[in-house]
Amino acid sequence: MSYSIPTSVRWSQLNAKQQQNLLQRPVLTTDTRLQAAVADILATVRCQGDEAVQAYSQAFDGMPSRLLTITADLSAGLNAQVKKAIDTAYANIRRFHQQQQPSNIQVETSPGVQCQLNYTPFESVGLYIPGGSAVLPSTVLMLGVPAQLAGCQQVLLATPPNRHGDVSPAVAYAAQKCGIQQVLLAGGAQAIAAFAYGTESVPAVHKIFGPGNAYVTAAKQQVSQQFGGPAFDMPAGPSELLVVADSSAEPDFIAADLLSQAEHGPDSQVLCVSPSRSLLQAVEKALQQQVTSLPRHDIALQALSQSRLIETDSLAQAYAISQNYAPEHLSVQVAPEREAEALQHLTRAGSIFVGHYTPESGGDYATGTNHVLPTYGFAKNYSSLGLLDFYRRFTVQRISPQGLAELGGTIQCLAQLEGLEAHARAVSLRLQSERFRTDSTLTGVSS
Ligand SMILES: NC(=O)c1ccc[n+]([C@@H]2O[C@H](COP(=O)([O-])OP(=O)(O)OC[C@H]3O[C@@H](n4cnc5c(N)ncnc54)[C@H](O)[C@@H]3O)[C@@H](O)[C@H]2O)c1
Ligand SMILES: N[C@H](CO)Cc1c[nH]c[nH+]1
Ligand SMILES: [Zn+2]
Repeated sequence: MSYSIPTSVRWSQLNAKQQQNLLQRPVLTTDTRLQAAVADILATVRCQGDEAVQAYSQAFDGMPSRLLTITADLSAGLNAQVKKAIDTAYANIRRFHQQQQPSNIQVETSPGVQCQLNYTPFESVGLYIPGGSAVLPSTVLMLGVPAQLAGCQQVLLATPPNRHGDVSPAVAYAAQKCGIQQVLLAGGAQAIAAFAYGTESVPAVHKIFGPGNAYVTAAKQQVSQQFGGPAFDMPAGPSELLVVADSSAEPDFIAADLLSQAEHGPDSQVLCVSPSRSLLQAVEKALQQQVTSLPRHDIALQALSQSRLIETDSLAQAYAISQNYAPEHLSVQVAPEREAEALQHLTRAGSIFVGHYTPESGGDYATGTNHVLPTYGFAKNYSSLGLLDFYRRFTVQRISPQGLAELGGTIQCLAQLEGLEAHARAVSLRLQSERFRTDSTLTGVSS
């Protein structure tokens, strides 16, 4: 089958329906057959535990799942250069996430009324590392570093087995750096089910993290909607990149970035939006030249066939399209003097890459930002992954006798307004109590 490189289309010449179609994502997790297949896998694992996880792994990945303890032997063969690259990426990701440490706050909202906001790490988390189409040790770092920094006690990793039926040495090395001790060699919805419900060998977790294909994303969404189910990070599926460019941009750089996300999977989608027709034509040509020499050109070409080059009337229109699409990755390739203004308009994206020397792959691996990002347009309502996602947040309050004497009237008034007399009495009973009289005399409250 032959796939085509996109040619540019003029946005203002399309009607509303055509514009909407142009920005449609190729794979949707709402597909009813996919949702039903995932529901079936989840229900079976819930009933049959390890046996079902093993059977699904055999069916989809050609071998039964197993739980492995991570030891230094697993990464023994890894060469020094790769270890050094993983070490550097680890250090940068750690540096950026370390600065995100939340601090508890305490506020006296009115005299004698103390309110706290406290953070505590999730005790048990499940990290999913995709493995169907590529082995991704970088994703181990993106999930493992914040879990380690937050101090989650039990961190379990799941990933499909590699070609040799094993965990890849680079994944094992990255996991070890993050202090992860166990890996479940299983992928897809069955791995998510094991995290959500627990099995004989896998403990259930409080929150599930990690990107994945449509099966993984649908499974995360379904288990989290079930009563008592775990939380999940975000819908993070097939990779996306939207480039906003003006005539100052370098077409070869843009094409290279577009291909970097197109090569992830046939369901990836990349877009370049620009008011410059000649730039778009040059990008198209550069895509044609560069794609053929890529080892994964088949995959990239499939992704390109559902990708877009869009000519706009102005940069402002390009910003509006980007805001509407809400891409996972957004690259801003405009003249340096326009960057600040562009960033004021561009707020709906998982992660933004600014400037001619900022390849998108920088954020995928080593700048320090997190590459686990919302896709499918969910950048409108979900955020990029950060350290805070690994914490549970709760509040604490304490009211002194003086505080209750002052705030009690407000509480009672609002309770009565809502017709909730028991709420009001919880205050009046205290204020009229012997204990209150004694305590307020001791603390000098005047009634
Ligand atoms: N958004 C992000 O932050 C981010 C980061 C890295 C990767 N990604 C994306 O994650 C995705 C990874 O997908 P992948 O497929 O390579 O790996 P994956 O690990 O997500 O999926 C592989 C698993 O899917 C299951 N599966 C395959 N076919 C199935 C079927 N017919 N029925 C039921 N289950 C089936 C198998 O169990 C297999 O183990 C890519 O689209 C990539 O672009 C996203
Ligand atoms: N671009 C991917 C997120 O969409 C992350 C990744 C991992 N390895 C390379 N890239
Ligand atoms: Zn990538």
